[in-house]
Amino acid sequence: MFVLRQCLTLGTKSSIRNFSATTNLVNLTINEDTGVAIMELNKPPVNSLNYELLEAMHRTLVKLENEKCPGMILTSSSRSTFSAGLDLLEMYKPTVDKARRFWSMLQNTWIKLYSTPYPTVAAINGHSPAGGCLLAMSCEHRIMVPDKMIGLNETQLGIVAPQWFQDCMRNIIGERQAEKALIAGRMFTSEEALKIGLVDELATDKEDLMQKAHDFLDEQMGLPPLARSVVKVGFRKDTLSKLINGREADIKMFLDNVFQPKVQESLENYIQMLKKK
Ligand SMILES: CCCCCCCC/C=C\C/C=C/C(=O)SCCNC(=O)CCNC(=O)[C@H](O)C(C)(C)COP(=O)(O)OP(=O)(O)OC[C@H]1O[C@@H](n2cnc3c(N)ncnc32)[C@H](O)[C@@H]1OP(=O)(O)O
Repeated sequence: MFVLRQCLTLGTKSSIRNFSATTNLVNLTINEDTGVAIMELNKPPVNSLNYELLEAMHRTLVKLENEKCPGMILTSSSRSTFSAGLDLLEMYKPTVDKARRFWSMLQNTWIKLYSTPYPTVAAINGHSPAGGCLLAMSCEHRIMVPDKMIGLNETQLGIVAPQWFQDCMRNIIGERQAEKALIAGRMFTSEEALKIGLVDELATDKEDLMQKAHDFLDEQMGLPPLARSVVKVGFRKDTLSKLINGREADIKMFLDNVFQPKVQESLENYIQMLKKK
């Protein structure tokens, strides 16, 4: 049984709900019996990842870790979209300070999500391009509803998926498939994503999606947690260390590229195209 309570301060595990009380961008629900957390992204219409949403996610992840969360499901409150990826408006004509702050928060959030000691599962209930795909790939297991799209489509936008986005994909689908997908900026249907291993399971609908996510966590939570987490972090440490030891260089790469006139032009055209749809 889910017990939901309003939380205005950083309280105890049983008092968490709408943990991001000031913004409400992340709905957090904790099952009082099992401790399983459902982190639902709630930035309509498409959960584009701006600074505020990333910061709310980061705070939630810190809290879950501090409270020894046994398992977490990442999903979305949108009916069409898991996450539309990075908020294009954060990258279009920003100030240097704003761009730096944004990228640094993206790094913080990814490092936390990718390295959780507890099991994580992405319940992908909608489209998941670019940064949305990164979030899904950062969980340990991915389950997706049919007839949606997922992938790192950056190339098609005239931008480049950063190295750690690329590494995440390579770690899941292997060198050859990742190279092909990244060069083309390919978006996969749910069914294609299952075929190449980008997602692990398909679900028939939202109810089935959540059931399958809970089944995955039940299985994982039956394993000795310390041994489980040591193996997980062992597998992920090279990818993590590359970014952790190169954070400043990665920010510099972002700043150097995002202000390029060609990149700004691509972003402008893409934003216009989305608005006209
Ligand atoms: C070594 C060189 C390295 C170079 C590095 C350079 C920098 C690279 C940096 C970062 C990598 C980038 C990562 C990203 O994540 S970029 C974002 C990519 N995202 C997308 O391509 C998705 C775009 N959106 C869509 O395709 C669709 O919106 C959808 C499929 C997700 C949902 O479709 P639908 O339900 O039909 O919704 P709408 O299209 O109608 O959109 C609603 C509304 O939302 C706005 N919107 C959509 N996506 C975004 C977004 N990512 N950011 C901001 N706003 C978004 C859309 O414009 C609509 O707005 P409205 O008209 O005002 O309502």
